[in-house]
Amino acid sequence: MTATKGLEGIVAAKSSISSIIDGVLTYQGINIDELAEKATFEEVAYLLWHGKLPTQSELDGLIAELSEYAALPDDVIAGLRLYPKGSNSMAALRTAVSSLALYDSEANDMSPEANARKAVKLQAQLPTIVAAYARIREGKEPIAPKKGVGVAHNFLYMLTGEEPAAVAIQAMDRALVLHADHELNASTFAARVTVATLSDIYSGVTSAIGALKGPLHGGANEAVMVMLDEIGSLANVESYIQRKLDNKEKIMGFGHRVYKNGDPRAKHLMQMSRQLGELKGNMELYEMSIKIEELVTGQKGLKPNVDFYSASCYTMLGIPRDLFTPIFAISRVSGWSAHILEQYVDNRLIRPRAEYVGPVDQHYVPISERG
Ligand SMILES: CC(=O)SCCNC(=O)CCNC(=O)[C@H](O)C(C)(C)COP(=O)(O)OP(=O)(O)OC[C@H]1O[C@@H](n2cnc3c(N)ncnc32)[C@H](O)[C@@H]1OP(=O)(O)O
Ligand SMILES: O=C([O-])CC(=O)C(=O)O
Repeated sequence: MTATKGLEGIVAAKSSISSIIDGVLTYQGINIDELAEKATFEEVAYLLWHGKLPTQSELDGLIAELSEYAALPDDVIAGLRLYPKGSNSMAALRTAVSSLALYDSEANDMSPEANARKAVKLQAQLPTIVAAYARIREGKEPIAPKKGVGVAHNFLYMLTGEEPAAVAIQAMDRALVLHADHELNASTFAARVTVATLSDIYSGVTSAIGALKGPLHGGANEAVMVMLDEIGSLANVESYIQRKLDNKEKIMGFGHRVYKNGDPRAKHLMQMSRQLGELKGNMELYEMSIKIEELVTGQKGLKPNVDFYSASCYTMLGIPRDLFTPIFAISRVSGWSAHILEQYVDNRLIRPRAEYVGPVDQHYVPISERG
């Protein structure tokens, strides 16, 4: 038995939700470029869960259901108020999502109907948690969700308490579309491993949030913004990046396990970054990002991934950098839950083997004789 480090190239599940074939990403066979241009996030969530785009009445039904479930149980809000000041926002999200199960009377109902409903509930409640926690930690009151609007609109509204500009809603919605699913990425795999024991959907999504938090995965978008803040201005880009490359440090937001010729989502976020810069009349973050790409791609051949340009986009939307990864989760919960439902339909425990490389033929040594 020989282990493949990081399971690179191992095909570990059959799935009909999204595919990456020859560098092309599709959701249910529809190219991400088409979805990014034409679809709303709610249409995409429906597509991932049901395998087809919704009719108008199905879409209206989903938006109504999301509205119905978006408010949080009072005890979950009370819990958010108790978290220590300065808690990591992904740790807070992970804890709050885990606690949702305690207040859902059907949390352990494993019928397909209950599981499908819980997918919608989680999709509805994650944005409310992220926005509520962001306000509570600043000493502000959470804002109740708005009825009848999409996830992007509602999230921006609950975060700021103000009616968001159409352009901000559109940019956020597109970002959500682009992040919704991605085949067997680490957090989705974590979700599938968890529920393959026939554990509940809340456990699966809690595992996934834990996996997304890391800087090699979803946490990279926040790390990109930390880097942009450290660089500070266009004039400093070259020396900063060169120093990192010379020290063989990783540049966050670059490289990908599957895409070796570029992540198809990055170009959309790059365009959004440029447009948001033009709208704000401040192109510095966009220009810094372009310069970083030139240097990193030029010297290392590494291309930006989905996390790279999303950092400048979210900043230009006025979002604090430690909410970037929670926003990724707000979108990806659609994909996680679709994969969880798919796993339940044709389940088998996921339990690979390890290649043992430890000592052999050892014996128990009494504690008094141990050196
Ligand atoms: C939503 C997402 O999860 S997208 C990914 C988000 N993560 C990041 O942006 C973090 C930065 N990128 C990385 O760490 C990696 O590219 C990963 C984790 C995304 C993919 O990693 P892997 O396929 O395991 O590649 P691995 O980390 O083994 O790197 C292979 C080589 O490329 C180098 N490399 C990979 N990414 C980078 C990078 N961002 N900057 C500099 N060098 C890099 C590695 O140092 C390694 O070089 P070596 O062979 O000389 O040691
Ligand atoms: O697929 C991956 O390994 C990471 C990624 O891009 C994602 O989850 O969107």
